[in-house]
Order: sequence, then structure tokens, then C-alpha cells
Amino acid sequence: MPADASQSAPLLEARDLSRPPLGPVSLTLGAGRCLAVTGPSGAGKSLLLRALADLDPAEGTVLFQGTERRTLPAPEWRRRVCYVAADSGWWAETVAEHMPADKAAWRPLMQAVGLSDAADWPVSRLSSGERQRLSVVRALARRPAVLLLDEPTANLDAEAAATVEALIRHALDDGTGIILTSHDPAQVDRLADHRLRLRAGHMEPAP
Ligand SMILES: Nc1ncnc2c1ncn2[C@@H]1O[C@H](COP(=O)(O)OP(=O)(O)OP(=O)(O)O)[C@@H](O)[C@H]1O
Repeated sequence: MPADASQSAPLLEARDLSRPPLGPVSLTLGAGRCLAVTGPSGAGKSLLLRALADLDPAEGTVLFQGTERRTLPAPEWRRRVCYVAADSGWWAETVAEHMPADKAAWRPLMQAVGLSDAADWPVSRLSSGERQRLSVVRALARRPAVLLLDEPTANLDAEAAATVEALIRHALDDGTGIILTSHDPAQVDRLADHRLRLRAGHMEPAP
């Protein structure tokens, strides 16, 4: 049985997704639902998120609201299905240069993660925890329909992690579908409606 995090029509659906050593994996995700992908280090969690975002070549079928991934140009797909790495890249000089032109889309999010002054900061000064919080802000500011969060609080202390979890909850309330990986069972309990457990690239039945 595929892991099922859908409530109504699926936002995202994967059928027999495979990218050795990952797969085959099948799942569905509905609007406003959160699917947690768990499993030991090296189980294939990041490979799964990257395959869903079309960042690596993969076999199988992935659909966004019934539209197959291969029928859409990659940038368009990634606008809808947005992957946020645990340690994502920053290429321009300042934080603001990575954000959309509409400041209203991201100023409140920056404030929510305790970084209201960070817009003019050079990216070279960012700590790993600041980078991680701002990566989530950067992704949410573009309002993707599906957000794929790879260990979104891995570099954060409890207080900063709570601000990111609050953003995640807010996005879920707004109807965003979220798939996250986590090594923190308590976080999975707090956020996830459904779980998918991987081991050595294969789906394990939920405990
Ligand atoms: N490009 C690649 N080609 C072949 N194997 C890869 C590739 N990238 C990663 N792997 C391997 O696939 C396995 C799964 O990697 P992945 O990064 O998805 O693990 P993970 O579950 O996210 O682990 P962690 O919890 O440590 O982040 C690992 O054994 C890794 O070495």
C-alpha cells in the first residue's frame, strides 16, 4: 500500500518512483497535509525528495494535481514542488537578493523566524542555523503548492526550531502540502499526519 497523506484530490502523487539505490516508492499527498519521511541515515530520504522535485533523473511517475512531471518544464515543476535542502546554496551577495521582489511575501516570514534585520546581510556572514531558517523563508515566499523540507531544523536550537515549526504549521493551514524528513520522532509527532519509513531505499510498513 502506498503511504497516503491525502484528504481529497492529491496535490502530489508518486507511483513506483525509483532512482537507485532508492525505490520503488509510491505516495500521495493532499493539500494541507504533512507526510514525514523517516528512516536511518543513508535510507534514501534525501534521494526521495530530490526525485520528487525533479532534481535527479528518476524512473516512475510523479503527478502534480494529475499532471505528469515529464510534461512540464523543470523550472515550472520546481516552482510548484519546491525542495529545501538542509544546507542549501546561497549565490548572490545579500539575503534580500534571494527573495522575490514583493517584500510583503517575505518580510513577515523573516520576522517570524527572528531574523527581521537579515535582508541586507551579506550571505557570507550567515550562520548555518540562520541559513537554514532563511532557506525555509525563501521557499515559502514563493508560495509553492508542495514544499519538500529536508531536515528543516537540523542545525537549530529548540527555540529557533519552534519558529520554523510554526511557519510549517501556518503553511499547512494555508493548504500547502508538505513532505519533511526528520530524525526527531517528537517533531514527526507534532507535525505529520502520515509517515513513510525508508530503509536501504525501500519503503517499510509504518510501525
Ligand atoms: N548520486 C548518488 N548516486 C548513488 N548513490 C547515492 C547518490 N547520492 C546518494 N547516494 C547514496 O544513497 C543513499 C541514500 O542517501 P540519502 O542522502 O538519500 O540518505 P538520507 O536517508 O537522506 O540520509 P541522512 O539521514 O543521513 O541525511 C546513501 O547510501 C548515499 O550514499
